Amino acid sequence: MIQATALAKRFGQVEAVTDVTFTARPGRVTGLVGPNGAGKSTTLRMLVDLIKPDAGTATFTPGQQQLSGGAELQGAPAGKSAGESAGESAAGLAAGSAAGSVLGVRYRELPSPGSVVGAVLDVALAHPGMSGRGHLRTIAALAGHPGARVDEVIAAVGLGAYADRRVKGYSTGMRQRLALATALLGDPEVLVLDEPSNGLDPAGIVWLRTFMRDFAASGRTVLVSSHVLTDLEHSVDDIVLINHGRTTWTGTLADFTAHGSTLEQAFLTLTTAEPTT
Ligand SMILES: Nc1ncnc2c1ncn2[C@@H]1O[C@H](COP(=O)(O)OP(=O)(O)OP(=O)(O)O)[C@@H](O)[C@H]1O
Repeated sequence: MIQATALAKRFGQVEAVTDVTFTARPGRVTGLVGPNGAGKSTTLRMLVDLIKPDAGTATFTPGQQQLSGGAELQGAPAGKSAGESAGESAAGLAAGSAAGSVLGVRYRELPSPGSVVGAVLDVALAHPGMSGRGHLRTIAALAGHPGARVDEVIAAVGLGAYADRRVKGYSTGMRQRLALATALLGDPEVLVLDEPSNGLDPAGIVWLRTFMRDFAASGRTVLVSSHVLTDLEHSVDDIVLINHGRTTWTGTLADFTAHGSTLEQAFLTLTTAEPTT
């Protein structure tokens, strides 16, 4: 689970994010939508500590196996799924367990962040002279992931035909797939994707949609931003709407589209309406 609470970030005179609060749940694909400059990318970067928030917190609730030292969760609510009953920070573990609650962990406090959260926030930054496979092998070795993961992620993102080509010859869509493969190396429970359909052809977009749905269907969490609303219409369960740096609407896709005859119409209606959250 991802929990963002009252996140805020200012760049000089620009208030990029003023108050963003939402939850992205396991087993669901959550779409982060909003007009250009609304604060989506800044929010996603704050989740994974690429940008330090001025205020607020962002936490992840990892699965039990991801906790340091295999610590047993005591007092987690009964009858919850693995994702729902997941972990706490080392410090929060004892306190949270005593209280019978489940606490999230900030990205930097995760024992093995890459095994909990995979993030694609830009197309792959890889050495142009290296092959996709070479890039993945290097990252896997640096991060301590098993070498066998490289072939698995190449297959998972459909990069097989290009894996041994130099990255400098990759199209944008191939780079997107390489970035996703890199994020998957740690076999994460959570995927954070910023505009992942950029550069993908129609077949690639359908493939990405299926990939996200399958990832969520396995009980994991997907948070995806996009301004291409028609892409999200067939891939997300929940919507988080950000406007002028604030969350102005959160809920299910069905409830969101009830605000208009189409997703686009609902978006236009809600981005000009007064905030409801
Ligand atoms: N490093 C930065 N320095 C200064 N201003 C920034 C920086 N990063 C973002 N901003 C500003 O913060 C605001 C939010 O930007 P952000 O990229 O988060 O929006 P976005 O919703 O992702 O937009 P888009 O849909 O156009 O990608 C914008 O006004 C942007 O110009």
